[in-house]
Amino acid sequence: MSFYDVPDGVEIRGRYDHQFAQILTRDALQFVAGLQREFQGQVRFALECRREAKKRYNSGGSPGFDPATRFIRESNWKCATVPPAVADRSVEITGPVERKMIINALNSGAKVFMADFEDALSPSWENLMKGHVNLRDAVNQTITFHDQARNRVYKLNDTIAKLFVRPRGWHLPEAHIIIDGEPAIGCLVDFGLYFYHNHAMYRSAHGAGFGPFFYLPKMENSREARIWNNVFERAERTAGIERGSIRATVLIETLPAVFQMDEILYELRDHSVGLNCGRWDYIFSYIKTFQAHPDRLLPDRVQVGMTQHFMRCYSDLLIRTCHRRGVHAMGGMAAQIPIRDNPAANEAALELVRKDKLREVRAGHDGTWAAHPGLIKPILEVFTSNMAGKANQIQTAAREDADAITEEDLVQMPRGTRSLEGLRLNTRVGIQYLAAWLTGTGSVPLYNLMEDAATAEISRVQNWQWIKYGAVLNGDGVKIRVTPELFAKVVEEEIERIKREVGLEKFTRGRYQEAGKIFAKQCTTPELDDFLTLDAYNLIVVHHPKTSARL
Ligand SMILES: CC(=O)SCCNC(=O)CCNC(=O)[C@H](O)C(C)(C)COP(=O)(O)OP(=O)(O)OC[C@H]1O[C@@H](n2cnc3c(N)ncnc32)[C@H](O)[C@@H]1OP(=O)(O)O
Ligand SMILES: O=CC(=O)O
Ligand SMILES: [Mg+2]
Repeated sequence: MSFYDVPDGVEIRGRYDHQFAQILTRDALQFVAGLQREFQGQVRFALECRREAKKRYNSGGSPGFDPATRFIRESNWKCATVPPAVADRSVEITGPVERKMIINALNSGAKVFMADFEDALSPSWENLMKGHVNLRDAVNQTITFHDQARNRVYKLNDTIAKLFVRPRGWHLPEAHIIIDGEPAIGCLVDFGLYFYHNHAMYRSAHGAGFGPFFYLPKMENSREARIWNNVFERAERTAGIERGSIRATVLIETLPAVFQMDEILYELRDHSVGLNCGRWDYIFSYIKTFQAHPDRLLPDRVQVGMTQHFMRCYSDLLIRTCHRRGVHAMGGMAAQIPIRDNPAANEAALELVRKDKLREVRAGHDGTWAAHPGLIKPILEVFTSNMAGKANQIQTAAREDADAITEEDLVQMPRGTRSLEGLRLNTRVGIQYLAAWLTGTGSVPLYNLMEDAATAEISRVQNWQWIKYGAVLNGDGVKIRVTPELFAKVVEEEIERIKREVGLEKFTRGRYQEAGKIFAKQCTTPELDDFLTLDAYNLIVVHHPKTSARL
């Protein structure tokens, strides 16, 4: 039996694999342990501050601009100049760190590929470690994949997208790596292992002296961005590379963070390449932030789109903030994906995507996200034909008008109706997503839409909110009040429907029943869980105690 060669204080409880051992080297683990030792106090404090903020919102408060940081919002400062390698980010494809998808994404014609350890990945040991092997091979441009069933070999084209990596959020532990007796901080493992193995090759072969590049998810306050900035500076010092080499785009995808955009950019001003509208987590966060406000029961999930006042203001203010500070204002993800077997439905889906992207580019966004290679060409067309031949709109779309956006605009309730079909769809999608996540898949096509952890979270918290406050469903013509009994019946019926749709064999093989139980529990628990994936994480942890001994 083989063992990982670990430094003092580090224990690996995940399966041994000789390929994983090339990632989990003593030096790389020492680097990760160093990050954890230096920053765990700051991370704990930041998470404690989140809990304090939650108490304020749960006692009737609402997030708003911080008077103490007015000077940051009002003074004139700029972020560091955008590295030339990533000036054009008109279309970015995203996807999990899965081998074939990485090759397809890098070859897709998109300007950037965001390789995801977060919303699109189920963070099992196997997925995470294979993901690091895949990323190392991608950066080294040696990555290949043999699809046995189709006898097709995948390899990189001569021109590929620029790689950004999205580590997990601050809240997620990595239970297979123990540092000084504590589970490692998930995002420091993702960042640390990727940075350690790839910074030199990335800067020389891809970033023209800059990089690696990152996306940073789910932050709620600029103090969390400050920790990332400190992490980057430590990494740069350790690697002996210039300060400001590492660059990151922060997702504004929590309601509190929309009031902190200047402050977040300020903390990361030497390491920033902009902000991104993470619209799905943002909707999830709106519901979560106002979980104790029964006057804020949202309409059906499908009605909470980017044209709702609070969403439009969020995106406009993000553009204004980024351009004032000299960095990219990235748009978000349209959920539609190509529909292979129905040309009319496919065209209708594409049209929705085009419309969404046209709205983004006209508003002043510098680029946007695509979930699927089949969407790159149409999205690229929309962006390039509306950006006057420029790589971005940083200098040309100031959006000073957005200075008039108020706190009230940013929290305004979305308009619409609630329906029994909305409750059913949330339930059907939530259960199927969770069943996929438990079996190792973090992004799935469901009813011709992309579903990932962020969209599943909306389903969960919306159901919770409706059940908790007995929401009246008024969208079907008749008024029905949501009760735990009605929801229990919906769960039962939707599980039967899923069984019919996926077929008995797949249903029996999958973890649908278990997912149904977890999802139902999460929707009816008296206190809302902060994250679905945090609660469910223990179910995908697989410890290998026999391989955890040190050399
Ligand atoms: C809220 C947020 O955080 S958004 C960001 C996180 N979410 C994501 O990144 C989702 C990314 N997208 C996906 O995972 C997938 O597109 C899905 C799950 C939505 C749909 O997947 P599928 O149904 O398997 O797609 P489909 O069968 O049409 O795939 C066709 C081909 O495109 C490839 N493909 C599909 N999506 C992607 C992608 N995002 N990146 C690279 N390749 C992709 C498939 O691998 C397949 O390749 P092949 O023909 O060589 O076998
Ligand atoms: O990460 C993106 C989102 O929409 O959530
Ligand atoms: Mg997200």
